[in-house]
Amino acid sequence: MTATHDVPVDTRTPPRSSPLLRVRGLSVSYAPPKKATSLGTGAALSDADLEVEAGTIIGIVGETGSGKTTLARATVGLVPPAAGQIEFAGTDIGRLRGRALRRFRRSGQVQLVFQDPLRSLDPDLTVADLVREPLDIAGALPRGERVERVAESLRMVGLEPDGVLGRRPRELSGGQRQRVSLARAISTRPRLLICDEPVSALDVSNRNLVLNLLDRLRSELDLAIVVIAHDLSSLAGIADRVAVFYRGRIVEHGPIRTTLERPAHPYTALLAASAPSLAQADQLRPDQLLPESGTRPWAADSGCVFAPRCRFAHDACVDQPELTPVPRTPERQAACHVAVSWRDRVGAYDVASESA
Ligand SMILES: Nc1ncnc2c1ncn2[C@@H]1O[C@H](COP(=O)(O)OP(=O)(O)OP(=O)(O)O)[C@@H](O)[C@H]1O
Repeated sequence: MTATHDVPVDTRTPPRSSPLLRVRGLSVSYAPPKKATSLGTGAALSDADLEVEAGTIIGIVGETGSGKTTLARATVGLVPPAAGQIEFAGTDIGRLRGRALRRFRRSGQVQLVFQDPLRSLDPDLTVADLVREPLDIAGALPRGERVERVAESLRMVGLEPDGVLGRRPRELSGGQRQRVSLARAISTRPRLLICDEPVSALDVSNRNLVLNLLDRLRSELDLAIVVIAHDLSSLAGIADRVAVFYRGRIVEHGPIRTTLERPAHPYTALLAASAPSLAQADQLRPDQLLPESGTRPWAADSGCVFAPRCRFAHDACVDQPELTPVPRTPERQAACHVAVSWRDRVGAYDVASESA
C-alpha cells in the first residue's frame, strides 16, 4: 500500500538541469487488480517513464484508450498511482494525501486544459469569473491584483479583455472559448500545463492559432507543456519531444523530428504513414506495416502489446519489451524487439509480394 504523506510541496525552483516533472515506472489501475480490463492486466497505464523540462513541450500521442488522459489525471493528483513515482519540482505527488494533496491541487502550479471548453467551463460564469476562479482558489495574489492578472492573462492569449470579460461561454466562438480556457489555466502562472486534446474540437485556423499560442506561452512563461493528441500532425510543429502510447504503454519516445522522420517502433511508423503531411525518410505506406490481409501473424493473447497488429511480430515478442535506447541514437527509446531492424523486412515483404 502507498504510504500517506502530508508534506508540503516544494515550491523552490529545481536546478535548471533537472526536469520539472519526472514520472518513473508509473502504473495506474481503475479496476480492482483481479478484474481484468481490455488491456488484459487491469492497468490503464503500465510502467510509464517521462521527463518534462521547463520551457519545453512534450507531445503525447496514441489511439483512444491508450492511457494518455490517465497520465494527465495522475499527474494532477486526480487518480492515485498503483505503482511508480510522479515527481513534480522534487516532490512525489503520487504520495500526497489529504491536506497536502488539496494544497498541491489548489496551488495552480499544474493546470489542465481540456478538449471541450463548453463542457469544462461553467456555463453560468462570465469570462471574468472563469479566469479569476483559479486565483481565488489558490489565494495566489492580493484580491486587488487579481483583476489586473485576469486582464493580463486574456491579453496573453490574444483576447481583448473589454470585449469578453462580461460574456458567458455560449456567447463565445469555439476558438475564443479555448483561449479563455488557456487564460484560466495560466492565470495562476503555473509551471506545468497539461493540454488534453486542446485542438481536436477546433477548425484548422483556430487549431493553428491555439498551437502557436502554446508555443509562445512556453517561452514567455518558461512553461513546461504536455500536449495530448490523437494525431501526430498537430504535434509536429510545436513539440520538442514525443511519447507514443499504445494500450497503456509508452512504445516510443524521443525528439519529435527524428522520431517522426524515421520511427523505430512499427506502431509509430504506422501513425506517421497515416499522416501524409509529415515528412518521412522512406515514405512507408500503412499497408507495408500492417499484417497482410487475411493473415493473423500473432495468435498468442499475451506478450508485446502491439504484436497482434504488428507485421513483424516473431517468437521473441511473447515477452513485453522494455523501453530501451534505440541503436546509434541513445536519445531515442523504443519498446520493440525488432526496433529499427524491422525496416530491413519491409523491402523483403515488398519484393515477395511483387514476385508473387
Ligand atoms: N474512470 C475510469 N474508470 C474505469 N476505467 C477507465 C476510467 N477512465 C479510463 N478508463 C480506462 O482506462 C484506459 C485508458 O483510458 P484513457 O482515458 O487514459 O485513454 P486515452 O488515451 O486518453 O483515450 P482518449 O483518446 O479516448 O481520451 C481505457 O481502457 C479506459 O477505458
